[in-house]
Parts: sequence; C-alpha cells; structure tokens
Amino acid sequence: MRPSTSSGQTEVVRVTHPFPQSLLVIGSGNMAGAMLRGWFAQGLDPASVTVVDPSPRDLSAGVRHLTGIAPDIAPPDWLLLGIKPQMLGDVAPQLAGIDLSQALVVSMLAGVECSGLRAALPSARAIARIMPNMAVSIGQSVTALYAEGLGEADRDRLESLFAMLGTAEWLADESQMHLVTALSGSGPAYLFRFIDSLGKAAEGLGMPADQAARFAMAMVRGSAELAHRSDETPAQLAERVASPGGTTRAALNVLDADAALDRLLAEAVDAAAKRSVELGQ
Ligand SMILES: NC(=O)C1=CN([C@@H]2O[C@H](COP(=O)(O)OP(=O)(O)OC[C@H]3O[C@@H](n4cnc5c(N)ncnc54)[C@H](OP(=O)(O)O)[C@@H]3O)[C@@H](O)[C@H]2O)C=CC1
Ligand SMILES: O=C(O)[C@@H]1CCC=N1
Repeated sequence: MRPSTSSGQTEVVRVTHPFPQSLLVIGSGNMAGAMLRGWFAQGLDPASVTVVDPSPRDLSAGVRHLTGIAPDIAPPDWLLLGIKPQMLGDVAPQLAGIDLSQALVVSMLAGVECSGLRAALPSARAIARIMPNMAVSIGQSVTALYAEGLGEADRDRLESLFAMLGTAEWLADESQMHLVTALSGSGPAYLFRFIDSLGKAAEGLGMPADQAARFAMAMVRGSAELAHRSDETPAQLAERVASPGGTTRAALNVLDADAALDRLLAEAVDAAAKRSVELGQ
C-alpha cells in the first residue's frame, strides 16, 4: 500500500505480520498439522512452508512436501519440531546438513528439555519449547511457552503466533513444562474420558446410550463456558449447584469421600508428569 502524504510524496507502509519468512516443519501429524491449518487460516503463506513427514495429515495446497530430509532444504527462519520425542535421536543427525544458524527451533516434544534440544541441534540460532493441546484445531489451545535467553523479537513472535491458536503463556521455570504437559497438554484426554464415563454411567442406569452421550456432552460444554465466564471459582460454582440435602450433594459426597476424585486426578497427573520426565531422558 502506498498512500499519498500531505506533501504529495508516497510513503511505503510495511504490513507486518508475525509469521516466519520460511518455516520448516519436521513431523506434521495431529498437532503440527492442526497448528499449520490454524496459521494458514490466518494468513501464513503455504509457499513459505516445507513439511518433512512420510505421512503428513491434510497437507494444504502450495506447501512443499518431502518424505525425508533432503540436502537442498534452504536455511529456515523457523524449524518446528512436530515428531514424537522418541524420534529426535534418529532425526537430529539428518538435520546436520541443514544450515540452522539463522533458525529458531520451536519444539513441541513432550519432556525433551532445552539442553537436550541444544545437544541434538548444536548449530541452531535459538531454541524454544511449546506445549499446546488438541484444541489448537479450533483455535482454543492454551499453549505454554518456555525459552532461555531468547531475544525480545523472538519472544514477541512466538507469543503472537500461539495467541492466534488460543492463548499463550510463558513459564518461568523449565521444570514446570512437565507439569503443564500433564495438566493442559494431556488434559483434553482426561475431559474426553470424563464425558464418556458420565454418559456410560447414565446409560448403565437405564438411559438410551445416544441420548446419555448427548446430554453429557452438552452439559460439559455449557458448564465449561459458564465456569469460563463466571467470577466464581469452579469450587464455588460446584457449591452453588448443590442444593442443601439435594441430588448434587449426594453425588459430590461420593466424589469427595476420602478425597477420591482429588486423589485419582493427582495420581493421573503425576503419572503423566513422570512419563514426561522419562521421555526427555
Ligand atoms: N497430540 C497432542 O495432543 C499433543 C502432542 N504434542 C507433541 O507433539 C508431537 C507430535 O505428536 P502427535 O502430533 O500427536 O503425533 P503424530 O504421530 O500424529 O505426528 C508425528 C508425525 O511425525 C511423523 N514422522 C515420523 N518419523 C518422522 C521422520 N523421521 N521425519 C519426519 N516426520 C516423521 C509421523 O509419521 P508416521 O505417522 O508415518 O509415523 C507423524 O505424521 C509429540 O512430540 C508430542 O509430544 C504436544 C502437545 C499435545
Ligand atoms: O501424550 C503425549 O505424550 C502428548 C503430549 C501431551 C499430549 N500428547
């Protein structure tokens, strides 16, 4: 766009966007594929993206696709690692032929710490970690960000790109990445199981299965939105549902007996966090 100024001269107005100039994606499965679709919808140019994956999910038109790392890959501005953590040892040596001296490496690998990424990709300009979740696919992920010694421009760009896919928040301490992975990275699976289990409970007591599943889903959707919009905490809201001596209290007494629900979730989150630590070793 070149609007005229009052003096009649034309002025160049640069349109700035946070997308990297060139994005190399290694492993574009469920998570990286969903991120790319979200960014494309918001203006990322497919021609700036190269995807290396033997079997990528729903590749967009215009993206350069390679089934393996090729020697002619141009030095990328960003390298997004979307492989499983267990694959890093195989993939990193293959990346040694690519010039990463200008690249910000963005890793979504559960458990693998910055020191491990730096050891695997020693020539990278900078390294950052992210922990998104599956709600990326509807632009509602909460994504944790972590990096050491990253410059302000990189930090701003990371934040902007992940804010496009929901919300993004920096962690101060890398060890918190294991916990956030166990909480919000894996968390969608816990909620999906809860919805499934709740429907099955009503079905087991005589409700038609499809109707029980619909009611369970609609209830969770409405309640999550209500909790999101409310000024009260989820614990306070639970108390407001429970009429004295009523049905909810009868059910909460079961969930609260010996802190059954708290203990079960503490155990589940602990198992996920421990697995995250193991994946990084
Ligand atoms: N799924 C989730 O909800 C979340 C996942 N993550 C992280 O995202 C990463 C990917 O997980 P997810 O998307 O679920 O896994 P997927 O298996 O869906 O994606 C991984 C992709 O990498 C491909 N791949 C395998 N080997 C190579 C290789 N040598 N070079 C390039 N690509 C390769 C796989 O192909 P193929 O299928 O043929 O093996 C697959 O398409 C993991 O590190 C995980 O920790 C983080 C947060 C949430
Ligand atoms: O299950 C996993 O290992 C990945 C990380 C968080 C969600 N999925």
